[in-house]
Amino acid sequence: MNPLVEQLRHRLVVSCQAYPGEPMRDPDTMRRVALAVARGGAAGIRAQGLADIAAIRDAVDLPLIGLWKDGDDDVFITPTLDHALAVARAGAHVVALDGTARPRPDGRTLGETVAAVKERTGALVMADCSTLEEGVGAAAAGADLVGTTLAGYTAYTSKQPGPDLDLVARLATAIDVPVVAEGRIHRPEQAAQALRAGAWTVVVGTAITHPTTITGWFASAVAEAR
Ligand SMILES: CC(=O)N[C@H](C=O)[C@@H](O)[C@H](O)[C@H](O)COP(=O)(O)O
Repeated sequence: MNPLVEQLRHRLVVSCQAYPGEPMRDPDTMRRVALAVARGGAAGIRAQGLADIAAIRDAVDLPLIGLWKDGDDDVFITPTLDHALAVARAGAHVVALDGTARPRPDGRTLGETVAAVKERTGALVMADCSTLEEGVGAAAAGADLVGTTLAGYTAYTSKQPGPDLDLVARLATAIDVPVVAEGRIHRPEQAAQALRAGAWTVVVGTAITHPTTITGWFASAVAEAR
């Protein structure tokens, strides 16, 4: 087992992302958010965009999963090999990329992409998947980590309110590659359930680092109680 992957075993990774046009969309802000979650016990950081990745890599001494969201097409998480190489060069220890079997904008297969990232950069690869079949395919393609990130975000999967713990469990049984539970983990007990379902690592984003959404949860509850 790679030592960096070992470091993440049964630990919490916090995704520090702000979306286009939002007030916190700024690399220095994300750097500070990453420093803050490190103090709280995060064992790793997931970050989006080359500038955020570079700023966080310099400031935070934790394993860093990087991605680059680009485009409005189906495949938007680190969609091409060039994106993946740039993410690695910006300082990510692990490159997170689309792990589905959908056509990629550069025409490369997932296997070709994973092999090229590993050969050319030495970074590890996390495949963001939405189904069991995709996870099995990503493991066969050489991914070092397989995530449930895209469950509920592809045209052929349905979005549950909470995390897809069933997919976590089925993946953990089916593949030898560590499974990352990611997506709609909104409460601490759901993170614990994900580990009990067989996850190697749990990634939480919105519920820790997206104040607009968290505020919306509270504002709705207050509005309903009025
Ligand atoms: C589908 C997609 O684009 N997911 C993204 C992947 O990096 C992020 O927008 C999510 O915040 C991240 O996966 C963590 O999930 P959650 O924020 O639900 O804890």
